[in-house]
Order: sequence, then C-alpha cells, then structure tokens
Amino acid sequence: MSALRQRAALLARMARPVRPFAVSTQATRSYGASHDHHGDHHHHEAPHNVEEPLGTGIFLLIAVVLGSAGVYHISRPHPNGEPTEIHKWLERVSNSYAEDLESKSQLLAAAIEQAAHDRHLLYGVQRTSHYDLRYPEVFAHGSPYNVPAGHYPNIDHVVAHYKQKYHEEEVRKANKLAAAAAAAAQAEPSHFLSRAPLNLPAVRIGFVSPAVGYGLFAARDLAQDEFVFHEAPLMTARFNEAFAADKALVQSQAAACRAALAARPEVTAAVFPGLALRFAGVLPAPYDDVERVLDDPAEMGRNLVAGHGQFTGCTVTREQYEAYTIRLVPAAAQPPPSQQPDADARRDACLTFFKNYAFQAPPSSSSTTTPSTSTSPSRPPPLPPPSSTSPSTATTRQASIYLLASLINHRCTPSHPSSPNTSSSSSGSGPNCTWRIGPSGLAHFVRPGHICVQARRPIRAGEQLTWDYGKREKGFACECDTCRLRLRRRGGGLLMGGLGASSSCKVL
Ligand SMILES: C[S@@+](CC[C@H](N)C(=O)[O-])C[C@H]1O[C@@H](n2cnc3c(N)ncnc32)[C@H](O)[C@@H]1O
Repeated sequence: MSALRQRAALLARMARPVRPFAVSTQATRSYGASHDHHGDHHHHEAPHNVEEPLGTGIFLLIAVVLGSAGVYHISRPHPNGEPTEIHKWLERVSNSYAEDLESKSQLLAAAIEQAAHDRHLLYGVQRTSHYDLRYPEVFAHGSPYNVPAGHYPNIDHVVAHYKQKYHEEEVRKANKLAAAAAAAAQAEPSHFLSRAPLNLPAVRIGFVSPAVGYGLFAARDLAQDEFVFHEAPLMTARFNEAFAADKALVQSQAAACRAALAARPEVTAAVFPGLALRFAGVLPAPYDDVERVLDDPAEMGRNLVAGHGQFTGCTVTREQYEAYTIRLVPAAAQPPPSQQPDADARRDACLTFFKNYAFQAPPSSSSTTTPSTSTSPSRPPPLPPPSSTSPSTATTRQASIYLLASLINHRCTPSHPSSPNTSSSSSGSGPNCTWRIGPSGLAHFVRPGHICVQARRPIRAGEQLTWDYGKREKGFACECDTCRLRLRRRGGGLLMGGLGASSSCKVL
C-alpha cells in the first residue's frame, strides 16, 4: 500500500506543470514537507534543496524584446519630419560611394580625351619622303622562286649611292677623329708637344706644273699644329758652307747618291728623274713604270715611321709626267745623256741636287735642345750656295734627302699675312707646313736624322703642302701662290703659265 502511495505521488509530481518564473535563482522546494502534508509516513530528516536557475532563453527573450523596441524607435521618423538615424547613415554611405564613382569616371573621361588628342597630335606633321636603308639590297628582297625576268628593278645606282655615302661618312669620321686628336694636342703648350703623327692617311704625290714638277698634297683635312708624317732619310751626307771647295764632302755626297740610286734605282729615278739623268745618265722611265712606283704605298711609304702617317698614292697623269720630264732632257744635254756623265758633270749634278733637296740637321752642339727651326719656325735653315769660304771656317753638318719630305715645294711667307688677298680660304696665308729633324727639344718622338712635318695652320684635303725654303737665292723662278697673289694685288694679273723673270720673288 505504501509503495502504491509513493508511486502515485511521484506520478503526480511529474504531471504537475513547471512554474514559468522562479522568484529567485535560489528558490528551493521541500519534498519533506509535502510528505508531511500528504502522507502518514512521518520522518524527522531535513528536506532536500534543489537548485533551479533561470535558463538563457529568458535572457535572449528580454534582449530581443528590448532590441526590437530600440530598432522600432530609431526607425521611426522624427515628429518634426527629420529622417531617421538609419536613413541618415545609409545616406552617408551611399554618398561616399557616389563621390568615389564620380572621381573615377572623371579620370576615365580625361584619359579618353587625352588619348583622342594624342592620336591627332602628329597628323599635321609633314612626313619624310626619305628613308635610310640599312642595306640597299632590301629593295630586292622577295621569293627566290617563280620570279619573272625583270621583276626586280636594277638598283645598281642605289647601291653606288649608298656606297658613296658610306665612304663619305668614313672620311668624315676619320677627319673628325684626326681633328679631335689634333685639338687635344693643340691644347698642350707648344713647347711640350708630345703627340706623334697619327696613323692615318697623310699625303699623296701630285703634280704642280711642268716647271715646278711634283708636289706633296694633304690626303685628308689636317688641323693646325698637327704632325703630318715622320720619315727616315733616303740618303745622308756631310755638308758645310764651303762644300763646293771641299772635295771630301763632294765625294761623300756623290757616294750617297750612288748608293741610293743603286739600292732602289726604279724608285729614285721615278721620284728624282733630274738627278738620275744628270748624275747617272738614266733617261726618264716610261710613265707606266713610274706611275706604278709613285702609286705604291709600300715603295713610297717605306721610309715613314710605322704608325706615324700614311702615304696614299699618286695623282700624276701621263700627260703631266711627260710634260715634266721632257723639260729635263734638254737641260741634261751636256754631256749627251747617252753617255755616262763625266766626273765634273756628276759633281755638279750632285751639288745641285743637295742644294735643292737636302735638309740640314741641327748643329751637333745644340742638337739635343734646339730644334732646327729655332730661329724661325716657318723657315728651315738654308743650304748655302757654293762659296769660296775657307773650309776651316765652315761648320760641317749632316744634310739629308727624304723620299717624300724632299718633294714639298716652296711658298713665300707674305709680308702682310693679314691681307685679305693673301688669306683666301683656298690658298691660306703663306706656307702651311714646317718641319723638324730629330733629336728635337720640341717633340721627343722625332728620331735622330728623321724629319717630322707639321701643319702650321688648318689644311684641307687635297691642298698642296708647302713651306718656306727661307733661302735668299733659291735657284729657281718662284711660282708659289704667295707670289701669284702679290702680283695680282699689284694689278699685274695672274699669269697661269708661270711668273718667269718678271716675278718679284725670282731670286737666282
Ligand atoms: C725640294 S724640290 C721640290 C720637289 C720638286 N718639285 C720635284 O718635283 O722634285 C725643290 C725644287 O722644286 C722646284 N720648286 C719648288 N718650289 C718652287 C716654287 N715655288 N716655284 C718654282 N719651282 C719650285 C724647284 O725646281 C726646286 O729646285
């Protein structure tokens, strides 16, 4: 019976609904009391306390209710018509997006406008009708198969044009390099010149006139003070002011001439036909042989110091050569050229040759410090004519003849170099070159006995190289440009055939 009652009470408790709200989280229930009320089963034990906390659901519910009230409150428009806070916030966010978008659109529009403008920028510019081709054969590029005859145009003239352009450009570059090097050398004090002649085209042999004969011409533009070439002597003999009376010296000169003629007869005869004729009775060689020798850099340039200037050939024509040599033969008619000249004739030929072609080295006493041009840079010291001075009072020096340098002709130094008539661009003012024979205090690279030719002023390619022989008695009627210009200035007119005995420069 008791078990039934307990069971019934348990079921009744389970069936009782749970109270929705607890008054306190510490609320307790006493089952003992209920036993007391409902049962006859009396116990004296303390009733059990059971903890029943409030669930989280209740808090969530409260939060949702309060939140909804808040949202409802802020979403309601103000009584005075102002927009709600949410509305204002949404407006702020959408405005900032709109501004960002607008600035992007403006940038894009500006970029498109600029591109459109740039596209038209060069529309108005006149286009070149000239195109530089890397190589002219580009015209003929195409398929090598099934090409009908005559399809490709003949572009030989185009090739020639571009080859010419190429050569001109190379010459321009060489000139520019040389001018730059010369300008650099010029920047140094003239007393301490240290640059040797450049290893570039320097000179060629040309023809001046039948009376003057050969001359040396610039093979490229030369800058002022530039060293042009550096050459070893072809022959050297002792010399003094009384050499005509000094048999030993004359014999040494004759020996030098003989040795030079014997060593390379075809070269010596081609370059110095007058000497070969008078000294050895050798008639001028045919033009073809002579031209071959004069045009040969290996022959004519063999005395040049390697790397110090280059010989670049000859421009003497057959007519010029024949007009020149035909004058030499009658002059050597005594004794007849068919016979070997006698000893006197050889001596005279030798003396004349040295007088007209030789350079004196500086005296040995000053040779290490004083250049041969120390007294006057433009005037080489003259070889005096034969005189009756006692050999004992004469100064004996070395006299040298050069293959190229001895072909440089004389030009008088004008008395008024600044005169407009004497400073025309083509002929310049006076001689354009000077020379030094080493050893020299001015240019350490000039080797002993070698001659170094230097430009006194800028020289254009093709211009004749000249210097002032500086001798009062030259032994020829001067036909230099200075004399021609002087004559023209005096109103005498230019005599193309030479100045002859009327020249004011004729000093015999
Ligand atoms: C050193 S050589 C010069 C080379 C020479 N033209 C030749 O063909 O062999 C000097 C000789 O050239 C000639 N000569 C040089 N300059 C001259 C000038 N201004 N007028 C006339 N003849 C000149 C004279 O015959 C002179 O004796």
